[in-house]
Amino acid sequence: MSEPTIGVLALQGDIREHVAILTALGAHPRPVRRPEELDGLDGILLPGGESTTIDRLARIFGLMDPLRMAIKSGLPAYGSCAGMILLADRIEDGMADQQTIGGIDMVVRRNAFGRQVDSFEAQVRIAQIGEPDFHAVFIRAPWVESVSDDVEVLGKVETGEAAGRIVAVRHGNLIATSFHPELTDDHRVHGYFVDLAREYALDRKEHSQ
Ligand SMILES: NC(=O)CC[C@H](N)C(=O)O
Repeated sequence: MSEPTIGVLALQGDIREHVAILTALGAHPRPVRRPEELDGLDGILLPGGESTTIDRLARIFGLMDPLRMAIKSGLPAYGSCAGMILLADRIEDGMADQQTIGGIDMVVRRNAFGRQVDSFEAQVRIAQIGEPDFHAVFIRAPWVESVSDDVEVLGKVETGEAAGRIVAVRHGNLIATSFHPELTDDHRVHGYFVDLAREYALDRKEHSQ
C-alpha cells in the first residue's frame, strides 16, 4: 500500500521532530511554506510554536486562505498546541487581530494552564490509541473550553491539578491536541493521524478511478 504524503507547516515551531516521527512511521513528510506545496497532500500537520507568529507568517506567505480551502475540502489535518489554536473556530485570550484557519467547531483558550505552570506533564487517556494512557507534555498550552456536538472529545487530563480538562479532540478529518507528542518516544498520536491520512488517500484514489 502506498504511504501518505503529509505536509508539515514549516513557518515556525517544532518542525524537525514531526518530520522525523512521520518518516519513522513510513509516511512521506513534506515541508509546506507556499500555497502550491499544498497540492497533492494526503494530510497536513500544524506544529506547536507560537500561534500568533504562525498566523502572521501564514498571512504574509499567502497561505491562510489556501489552508482554509484545503481543510474545507476534507484534507485531514492534525494540530498540536499552537496548531490546535489554528484549527479552532473560536479562541479566547487571542491577540487583538489574531486569525485562525478554523475547521473544528470549538472554543480554545490560549495559554490556559496559567503562568505558574508554563509547562507540565500529565497522563491523557485516549481510547482511540489504546492503553496505556499517553504521557503528555504541555508547554504554554491551550485547553479546549467547549465543543459543539459534532466534535468528539478524544482525551482529557487524567492526573494533577488540570484533571478533567479537554486536551484532545476530533472533528471529521481534523484532530487537535493541546500537548506535544513529538517530544516523547510514543508515536501513537502521529500513528492515528497517519492512519487517517492513509484512508483519505485510498478514498481519493478509488474515487478518481
Ligand atoms: N507550545 C505551544 O505551541 C504554545 C502555544 C502558544 N502559547 C500559543 O499561543 O500559540
